[in-house]
Amino acid sequence: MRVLVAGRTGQLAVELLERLPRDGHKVVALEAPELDLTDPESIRRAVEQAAPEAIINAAAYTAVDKAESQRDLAFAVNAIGAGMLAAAAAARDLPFLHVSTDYVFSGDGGAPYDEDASTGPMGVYGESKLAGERAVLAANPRSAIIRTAWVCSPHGANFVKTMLRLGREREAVSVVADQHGAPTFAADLADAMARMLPRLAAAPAGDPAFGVFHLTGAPWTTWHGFAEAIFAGAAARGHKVPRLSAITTADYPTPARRPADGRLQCGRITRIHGIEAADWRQSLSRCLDALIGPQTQNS
Ligand SMILES: NC(=O)C1=CN([C@@H]2O[C@H](COP(=O)(O)OP(=O)(O)OC[C@H]3O[C@@H](n4cnc5c(N)ncnc54)[C@H](OP(=O)(O)O)[C@@H]3O)[C@@H](O)[C@H]2O)C=CC1
Ligand SMILES: Cc1cn([C@H]2C[C@H](O)[C@@H](COP(=O)(O)OP(=O)(O)O[C@H]3O[C@@H](C)C(=O)[C@@H](O)[C@H]3O)O2)c(=O)[nH]c1=O
Ligand SMILES: [Mg+2]
Repeated sequence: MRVLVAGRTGQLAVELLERLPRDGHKVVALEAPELDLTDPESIRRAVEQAAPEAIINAAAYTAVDKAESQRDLAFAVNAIGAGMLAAAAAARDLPFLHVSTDYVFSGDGGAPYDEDASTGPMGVYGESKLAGERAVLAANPRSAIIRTAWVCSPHGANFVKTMLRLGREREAVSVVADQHGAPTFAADLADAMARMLPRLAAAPAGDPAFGVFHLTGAPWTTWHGFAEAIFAGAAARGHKVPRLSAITTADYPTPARRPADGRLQCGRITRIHGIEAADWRQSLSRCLDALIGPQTQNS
């Protein structure tokens, strides 16, 4: 299938470019200026020239703290831009695969969120992504939206790379242990999308293949638990690692508030698309192999 991917150098886009062709798909991946989500004319032109059979939106404004002071830009990309791209897909009756976030939730629920749980974002990024979900669903009835979380990969900016950098620079690192969720590796997310595409391409509007799905890695942890696993993996690959301490959100003030419990229940994507959450510890190991090299000791 010929797939247009919005985004080219982001974490997810890079993995889609690498993985979709393995399933026989042809990928055209474009980002600004060729495909700028804030420029309707560039969207029109990119879709016309690529003439795809499906469109995936892997482009987004993802700077959570900066979004607090760049509300207009966050909404232009994540809400209005996503909606315009979904509409361009709808105009050609193409399926649209979009990505959203655990940050659409407040994190106050006290239990993992299922796909129908009430949203209530704590910050501008989450608000803009929630507005994007609504814009996409309104613009194109053949849309599937995957809410995921804590995305990491060997490319781009992410928590794994931040921890490895801090580990090199400092003797000690402190990470919040009271925010719960689950890491998701971009490669696993790209594989899930590859698996969904044929069904989405064949399904008519109204089919259960469309709608909102949750997909993160498993098992659930905290940012501190994730940092522990990252440093254990780095140590097993012969790297010097810092002392890691557990702190609370109150000890680590940030411009944006983040959900205390953003765990996502991932049942629907298993029931409808046969996709199971991947074990993020194995994906982390592959990511560290790519970033550092293979393991030299048992961890
Ligand atoms: N990263 C995470 O932890 C999580 C991400 N998500 C969602 O997953 C999806 C993929 O995220 P991820 O790959 O990590 O994101 P990245 O930040 O790695 O990549 C986003 C890409 O979008 C591009 N982009 C930004 N603005 C525009 C624009 N106006 N037009 C076209 N392209 C633009 C960026 O380009 P440039 O670098 O030039 O700005 C970048 O290449 C997004 O929808 C995100 O919201 C969900 C949960 C967690
Ligand atoms: C760097 C660092 C962060 N933290 C905390 C801050 C925050 O609560 C948590 C994660 O920090 P980050 O800023 O790396 O992560 P953040 O940018 O909040 O990551 C989010 O990105 C967006 C795009 C999403 O959609 C979310 O799912 C999520 O992945 O760890 C520490 O406690 N110590 C540290 O040294
Ligand atoms: Mg960040």
